[in-house]
Amino acid sequence: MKRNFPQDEEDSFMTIFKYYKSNKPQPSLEQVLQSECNDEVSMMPNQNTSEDARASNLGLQNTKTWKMFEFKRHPGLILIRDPFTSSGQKYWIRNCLEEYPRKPNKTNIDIERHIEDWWQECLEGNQCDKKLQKKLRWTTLGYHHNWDTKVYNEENKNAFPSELSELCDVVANRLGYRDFRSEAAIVNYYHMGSTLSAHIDYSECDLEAPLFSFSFGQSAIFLVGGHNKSIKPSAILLNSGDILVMSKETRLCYHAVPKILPASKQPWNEGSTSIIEKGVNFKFVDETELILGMKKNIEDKEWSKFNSYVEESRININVRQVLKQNQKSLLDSNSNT
Ligand SMILES: O=C(O)CCC(=O)C(=O)O
Ligand SMILES: [Fe+2]
Repeated sequence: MKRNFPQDEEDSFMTIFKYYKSNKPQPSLEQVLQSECNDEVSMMPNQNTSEDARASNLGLQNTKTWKMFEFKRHPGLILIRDPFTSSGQKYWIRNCLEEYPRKPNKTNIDIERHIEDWWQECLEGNQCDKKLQKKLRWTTLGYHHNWDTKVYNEENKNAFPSELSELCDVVANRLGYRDFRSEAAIVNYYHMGSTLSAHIDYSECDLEAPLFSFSFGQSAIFLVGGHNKSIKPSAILLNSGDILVMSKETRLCYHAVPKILPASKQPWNEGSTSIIEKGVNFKFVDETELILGMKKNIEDKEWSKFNSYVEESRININVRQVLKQNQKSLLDSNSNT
């Protein structure tokens, strides 16, 4: 049954959010942008692109073959449709579960209890602790996002994962951003029924730098609107492996996740495997460590536990540059310029 959107000029964003969040009745997906064959998007050209030799070892397909789209209604909003290989998706899913929630990184569970290694703790004993698994909602990396004040602090940061810096550097370079620096990330963990309400990410000093958002596991309806909530948002379906880039005008637009949807495919289990090459020049990551991490998944011995998690959940990695180009730290006087 088709429903019409109620007309609410005050907060169109909230109206659409509630529409897609609803379970009874279920929303129609008719207006959700799901395929590239529509006149709302323009395909970005691939010519004049040179191949990035780092891609394969990072679980990405050849950078020359990526399918990239820009949304006409949202200048600077770019979608790269699943540029990962299946072993690449497994590698990043595994990092989000096994590596990133580990101390000294911060998680939402910290206020309740100290857990040194959340993934290990979930697997202690004979049975997987599903309750503890579902408790994890976010992990922060690099400069830790302060959920109360929304202000980053020089004292509240840890090392940013070098492989994630490298991944973002490849994506940024592919889009022509040569100086992007990965300095803060939120990893969001969603289960069926989880939502993320409308917000703008404005805490970073450099708001000209793009924001990179990677989705894995189950799918999501992503809403993106304008600089205030009276602007009606567009709904986009994000699937496992998709990279959404919020840049230019769209960097400071309201966005939200009203619904998690069951994935129609499992691209992390189907498709090509990364070919591992030795002797590639990396900017941030140690080649031996990266190769070891990638090989673990190709050998496939321990994958089933991670697979059970992503069969029921969605993971989103949201990476930002915090400092301005000429700024060395938050204490640097250039922070006010
Ligand atoms: O889950 C997503 O796709 C968006 C997450 C987000 O907007 C955020 O972490 O700021
Ligand atoms: Fe956000």
